[in-house]
Amino acid sequence: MKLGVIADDFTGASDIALALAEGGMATVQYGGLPDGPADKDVQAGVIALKCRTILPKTAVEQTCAAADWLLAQGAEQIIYKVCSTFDSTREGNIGPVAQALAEKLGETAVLVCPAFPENGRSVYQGHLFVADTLLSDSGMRNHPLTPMTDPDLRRWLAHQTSWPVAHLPAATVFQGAGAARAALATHARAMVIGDAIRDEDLRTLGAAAKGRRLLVGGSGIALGLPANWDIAPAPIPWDGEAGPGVVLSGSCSVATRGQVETYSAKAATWEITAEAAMAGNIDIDEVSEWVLAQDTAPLIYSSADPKKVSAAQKRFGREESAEAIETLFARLAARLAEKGIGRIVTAGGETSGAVTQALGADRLRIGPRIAAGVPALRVDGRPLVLALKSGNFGGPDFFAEALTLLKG
Ligand SMILES: Nc1ncnc2c1ncn2[C@@H]1O[C@H](COP(=O)(O)OP(=O)(O)O)[C@@H](O)[C@H]1O
Ligand SMILES: O=C(O)[C@@H](O)C(=O)COP(=O)(O)O
Repeated sequence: MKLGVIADDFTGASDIALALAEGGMATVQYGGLPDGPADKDVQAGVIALKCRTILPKTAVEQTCAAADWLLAQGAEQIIYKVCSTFDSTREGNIGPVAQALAEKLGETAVLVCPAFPENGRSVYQGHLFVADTLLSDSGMRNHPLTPMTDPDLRRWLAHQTSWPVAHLPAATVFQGAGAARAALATHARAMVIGDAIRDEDLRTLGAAAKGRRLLVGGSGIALGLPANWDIAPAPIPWDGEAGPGVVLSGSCSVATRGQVETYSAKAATWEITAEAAMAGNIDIDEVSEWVLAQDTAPLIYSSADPKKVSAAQKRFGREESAEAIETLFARLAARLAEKGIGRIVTAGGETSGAVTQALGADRLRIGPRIAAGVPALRVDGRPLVLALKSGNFGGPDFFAEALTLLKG
């Protein structure tokens, strides 16, 4: 293994795994810490954790254990993959984890860059933009778990780490990899927010990071890395799965709610409310039978607008309502897989984590892209294929597109 990635959620893991696979690296996504060694042919190992919103201390323990495993497989460089919208709270978990990993790996300048231009995320003057708005003016200000209210990454990260936070400005990045490398080398101990507004800038940062032990970023940070090992882009082979499909959507993002609306015109739907999930009176057998009775892959969703989400959170608690809904999706997915569902599309990072864990999908082979940042995935050795869609990714018709591509 050359490159080791620790992703703070499962959709994020498949997002960066796609970038690396498209870059030509033999890439495998692991669901949690693997219990044995990696296959010899794996060049990039991506460990998906579900540690974005857990206690910082637990996130540090889990990521350090993941780093130990990746290093033991020979990884020369570690990436901590975070969300391209920098999803975190004032307490973490990006800062605490990045600091712990830097101290473990002996890194002095940790390049931090969540930019993902293809999906509209750019970093300029240390500020994160979503398309043409500042992060704090985007739908991310209403995120159920990590509302993002400050677009200045330097200020936000400084709340989360005792390390100094520095800035690698666009003016330097535009001068090329040599200038960016030299700028990084001036720091004896810093988290360095890198500006990047185009893929080209991310390739420059990737080249500048050659030989560094730790990087923190979105999937864009991976664009320039395969070339550091002289690996060139290659097509990704894919055999799909013809079995029945289902869409499980727990994301409340603007993009996902649009996708739910579009797909509702094409297939049967079942809404899970926070009230029903908390009351615990949803019968998994009944919902599974209903899914299997449909001719077109149906959609089960809890995706709701910010008003509904905030009312549920006030009534039941933020973590409690999230946990109840995630658990329901997880139990449902496990039951459906038992009953022969072959294609599962999930929307939402936390939701995808809960579902993938319940499916026991601990090794995923990376297929071709369905949309920017979302690959088709095959559960290794099983007749089951998945798409784990980040809340904000994909066009309006993503669900239908994903189900079609997963078929092969
Ligand atoms: N109707 C709802 N009310 C309250 N919380 C919800 C509702 N629907 C989903 N959630 C929770 O919101 C969180 C959404 O996060 P996630 O699945 O990561 O989506 P995203 O990718 O958009 O961040 C999950 O924990 C989910 O269980
Ligand atoms: O970087 C990204 O935006 C994604 O890979 C990602 O991590 C998204 O997380 P969710 O929105 O929670 O799915």
